[in-house]
Amino acid sequence: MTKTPDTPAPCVGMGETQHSHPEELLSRRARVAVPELVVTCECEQSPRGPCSCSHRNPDEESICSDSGLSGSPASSLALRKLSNSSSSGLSPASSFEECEEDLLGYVDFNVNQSPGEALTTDLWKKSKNMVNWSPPPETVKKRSPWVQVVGHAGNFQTDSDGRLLKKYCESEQQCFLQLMSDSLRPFVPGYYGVTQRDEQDYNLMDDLLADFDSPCIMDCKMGSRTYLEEELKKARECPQPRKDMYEKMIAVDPEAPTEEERLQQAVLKTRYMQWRETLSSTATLGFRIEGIKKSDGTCNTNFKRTKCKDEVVQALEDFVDNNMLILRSYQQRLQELRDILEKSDFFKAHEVVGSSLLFVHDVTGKAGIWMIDFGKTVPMTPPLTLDHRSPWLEGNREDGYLWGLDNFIDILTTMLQEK
Ligand SMILES: Nc1ncnc2c1ncn2[C@@H]1O[C@H](COP(=O)(O)OP(=O)(O)OP(=O)(O)O)[C@@H](O)[C@H]1O
Ligand SMILES: O=P(O)(O)O[C@@H]1[C@H](O)[C@H](O)[C@@H](OP(=O)(O)O)[C@H](OP(=O)(O)O)[C@H]1O
Repeated sequence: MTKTPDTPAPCVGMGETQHSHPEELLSRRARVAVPELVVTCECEQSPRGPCSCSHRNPDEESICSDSGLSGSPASSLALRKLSNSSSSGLSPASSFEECEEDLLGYVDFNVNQSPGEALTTDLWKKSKNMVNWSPPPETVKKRSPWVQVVGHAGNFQTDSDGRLLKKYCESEQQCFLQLMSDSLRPFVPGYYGVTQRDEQDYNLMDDLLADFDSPCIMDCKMGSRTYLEEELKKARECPQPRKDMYEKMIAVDPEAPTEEERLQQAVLKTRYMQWRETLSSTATLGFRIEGIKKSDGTCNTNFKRTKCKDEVVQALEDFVDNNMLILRSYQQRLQELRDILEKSDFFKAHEVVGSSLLFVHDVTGKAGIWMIDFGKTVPMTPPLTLDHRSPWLEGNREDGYLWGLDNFIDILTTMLQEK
């Protein structure tokens, strides 16, 4: 996919892949095909692969990005076609409506497994005793297909169980494991360990969209810095200018590269990330809108230049469709999040970079906000902690997360007062 700026694109909906691995059957909570239960499975988790934070081909583009496709309501049709047209990787099976065999041939399996519970042999035994249990029909809910708003293409898979598989990244796994017993637990997706599909390891987590009906989704990247101090160090020690980032840069602003970068037709990643920060509201407000997907299927990731407060306000108004009740829910949820963050042991002890807040609401008025993407969230060396508000000076590892959250809450509060 080639990105072209200034054009909204449809998000990609994604169904589940085939469930052929025994260990995967064990790691999924609910619907397991009855005939497959005769298989004597090992229930060990898959071997941990190397951290796949750098799994992405630099030339791969984001899913719902400024790809040049139309952002009109008709794009939801394109979205459906995309889902339907694929085989295992992009099957439409995440929608119950479209996968009747899931309803008929599957029974609820590890129904008692809770987020963070280890996938042990005991659990397998417990589960074996439950194979004859069938969910009452009224518990089966229709779900909208999962959609990815921004982020690395090809990073995610879904299962029919309201869960998401994200390509395995060790640091993200470590965060999830700690978050499951932190006060932040209500603000992150439930985590269920590592699973394997087609020889690829994945972190298994809740799909936060599962309980929404045609949700509106917004991804906001939090913090005043989007790259790790470690990345800066590496860039100095071993500079690796990137052509793909040069291309992305000139697509937005042909004047942005320096003379040297122009000659090389390449830029360092940290330079590109810094440029993105100052072009958007990251540097001035401590957060930026990455993408918005509306309930009509339209998706916009053209926020690279959304920088000043007024522009952010305009995008937020559009996102909530001027619904002040939704806006109020979001403001309250952010205030709750701030209260918890200020007390969280996990948060104090981690540099949180490149993490997003996922805003989700639907026509019923339900609204939620969760923290996602912990691929670049790294522990501080004890006893060092962060306050997440102090300005960043190289070496202090401050990320500006709470500063950004303060600004976000202030903006929502002002919007509510002015209505
Ligand atoms: N638990 C979740 N439930 C529902 N949707 C999710 C969840 N996690 C991620 N997403 C969707 O996937 C998108 C990308 O998520 P995430 O930021 O974790 O991916 P990434 O590839 O690591 O992104 P980045 O490019 O910022 O590193 C989000 O914008 C959101 O649309
Ligand atoms: O939004 P853009 O302009 O497309 O830029 C990408 C974005 O900043 C991602 O957060 C980053 O991944 P990480 O956060 O994981 O570093 C990615 O780096 P990458 O190409 O090295 O994956 C960038 O290309």
